[in-house]
Amino acid sequence: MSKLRVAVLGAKGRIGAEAVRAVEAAEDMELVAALGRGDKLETLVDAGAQVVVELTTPASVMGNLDFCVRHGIHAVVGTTGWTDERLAQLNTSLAASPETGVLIAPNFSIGAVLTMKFAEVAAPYFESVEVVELHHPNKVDAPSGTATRTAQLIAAARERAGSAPQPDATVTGLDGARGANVDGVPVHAVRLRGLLAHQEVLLGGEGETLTIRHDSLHHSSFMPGILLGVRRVVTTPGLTFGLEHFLDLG
Ligand SMILES: NC(=O)c1ccc[n+]([C@@H]2O[C@H](COP(=O)([O-])OP(=O)(O)OC[C@H]3O[C@@H](n4cnc5c(N)ncnc54)[C@H](O)[C@@H]3O)[C@@H](O)[C@H]2O)c1
Ligand SMILES: O=C(O)C1=N[C@H](C(=O)O)CCC1
Repeated sequence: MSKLRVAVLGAKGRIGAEAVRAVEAAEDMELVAALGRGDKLETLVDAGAQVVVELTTPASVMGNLDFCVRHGIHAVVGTTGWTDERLAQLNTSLAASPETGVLIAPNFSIGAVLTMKFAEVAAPYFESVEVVELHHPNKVDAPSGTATRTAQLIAAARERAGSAPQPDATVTGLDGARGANVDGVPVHAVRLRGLLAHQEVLLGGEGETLTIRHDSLHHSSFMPGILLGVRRVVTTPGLTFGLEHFLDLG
């Protein structure tokens, strides 16, 4: 069977460099390009890339995906910074290239995907839910894409269940002390040397709390998810948001 022809964008970055090694080590894949900032995107076409793994920056990702979709190259995207407007723009590009697939995963690690699922299930059963994400201090965006998605899933689950608004008597204090408000869920971002990527979902009810915590200790934690995404995206046209859809978690 022929190997999947894969390229990595952001190949010199923290996760991109790990992805280059993972693709090289995968028996069913061939690394055909490893591009960094300033390299020509036409190289992807010349190299015959079937799938691009996009691990750059929120400022670069839209331009890169526009190129890939216009050239019918599937994409597996880990880069953060997704808004409804950006997703709508990407869907418009995909409508003109209906056989192309794009997977955007806020987090490729199985533990983080399960954290999001568990939080979504638990959220309606507790009065209070807050998200704390903790990352290395070189991260450019806050809150993390994972925390934003987690809060959105929690908020949607609570809305579906008809949950009451969360109790919070705060009327005075410093700006930012209660975190960012994502669909009514407070999200707190810690940046600390020594950390990589961590998240806690804190749930509280009468006389009890539940804490769901996940820790990515090395960038290798994201690689099985990226490789799964590469294998699945070639037969999944259109936009898929979240690795859970390729894990059959719903
Ligand atoms: N989804 C996940 O599981 C996951 C996991 C880790 C990181 N991330 C995300 O991936 C992104 C990268 O994270 P990082 O820690 O590796 O950052 P990084 O700064 O170490 O790497 C980004 C790399 O992209 C390069 N780059 C920028 N613009 C480019 C362009 N137009 N073309 C090619 N390369 C370009 C930069 O020069 C840099 O080398 C961030 O958005 C981060 O949040 C996602
Ligand atoms: O290191 C990062 O940057 C990470 N970004 C993603 C996010 O913002 O959720 C995933 C975890 C690591």
